[in-house]
Amino acid sequence: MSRAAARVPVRPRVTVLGAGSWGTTFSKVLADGGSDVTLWARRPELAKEIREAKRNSDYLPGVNLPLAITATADITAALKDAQFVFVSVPSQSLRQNLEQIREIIPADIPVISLMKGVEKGTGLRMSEVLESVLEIDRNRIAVASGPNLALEIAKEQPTAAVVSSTNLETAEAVAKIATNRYFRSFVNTDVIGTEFGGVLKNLIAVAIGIVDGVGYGENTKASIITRGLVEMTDFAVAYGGHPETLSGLAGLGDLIATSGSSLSRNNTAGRLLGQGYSFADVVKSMQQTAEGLASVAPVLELAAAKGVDMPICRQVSEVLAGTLDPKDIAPHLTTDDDSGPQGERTLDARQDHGGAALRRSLKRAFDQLRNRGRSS
Ligand SMILES: NC(=O)c1ccc[n+]([C@@H]2O[C@H](COP(=O)([O-])OP(=O)(O)OC[C@H]3O[C@@H](n4cnc5c(N)ncnc54)[C@H](O)[C@@H]3O)[C@@H](O)[C@H]2O)c1
Ligand SMILES: O=P(O)(O)OC[C@H](O)CO
Repeated sequence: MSRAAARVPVRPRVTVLGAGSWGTTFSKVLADGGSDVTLWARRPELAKEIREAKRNSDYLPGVNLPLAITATADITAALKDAQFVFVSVPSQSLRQNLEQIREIIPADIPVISLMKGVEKGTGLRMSEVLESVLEIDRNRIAVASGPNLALEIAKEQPTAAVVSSTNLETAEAVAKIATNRYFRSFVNTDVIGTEFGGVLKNLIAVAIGIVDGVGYGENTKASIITRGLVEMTDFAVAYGGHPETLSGLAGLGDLIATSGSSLSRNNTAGRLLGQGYSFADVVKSMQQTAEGLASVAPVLELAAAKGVDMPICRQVSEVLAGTLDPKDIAPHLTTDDDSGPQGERTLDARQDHGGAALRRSLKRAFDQLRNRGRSS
């Protein structure tokens, strides 16, 4: 996409697929930013409520939606004439949803993932599923992530996000339309770090919920958040993400929001587990998508493939499997293994290791030059 193509139409026509809490809230963000939005809902009665009453009372009670949003349950009609397509369905159903639209999605327009999960079975990130099923150039794909609890944004509380694409112009075009008086989108080109930040913070938020449900206090939670960020960063860096992305909105920012809020479905699911409910009971009681529950297994498989140790995520999976008592989770969470005291590896330490490595290689080069000078 050329620089000129990054310019966006004055009143873009945008389609959002998925009328759950996030798809509906993001439609409001886009409409309040000046777009005309068509929202696709699976259920015709929900599409009718959004279209006629400008409400989505199941997912966003008490929120009035802008007039610039319309809705339909007809996916072909929803995609007709779209200039941008945003996708916000549960991660595990993305492939099946995309298969319906592969032939009808307009060519050459940006496609943006709003989702925070990894596909079970393939371990693919959502942008990778978009790329492989739709068979589109990755420069057309973007992801949006950050500390974005839907209901707070729907109530117009000031919030920031990050839009990432391998193509900066695509990210900029998307960020431009996803910005309004209460929502600000920044950009980056680290899609891997941005997506994994959103996936991994869900797992850490489940852990926080578990210890909350058990009745542990702030020290435990702060320990998990801090060690959790190290796990998130190790994992993302092993897959090619940039450590600084994990210190930003899509990493630390989202981790704080999700771990601290009772609005978070991942945090809520964890709390129920910590209170002694079984995984099956928790899944049954959740009305909305808690992505962390489905992402634990593929994340641990990906971690094992790169030799990344993720003690917090591993223990979340043991609680889900019923093989670890939730009250036993915290002592393990704060130790990486039982081989004795270890240095606290933080992001700064990682950066310092980078600096130390650079200093060592400069010294080596300098020594070689000096020794060569002596031997001649
Ligand atoms: N809710 C938030 O605060 C929030 C914020 C940022 C990102 N996200 C991410 O957005 C994505 C969507 O989350 P959400 O909160 O809108 O979820 P949700 O459960 O509120 O809504 C999911 C929507 O997808 C639709 N859907 C389409 N195909 C489906 C299928 N086969 N099975 C089930 N549902 C199907 C549902 O009908 C529903 O409208 C998730 O990946 C989530 O992590 C959510
Ligand atoms: O409700 P959760 O746990 O899915 O979290 C929602 C968003 O991802 C927060 O940024």
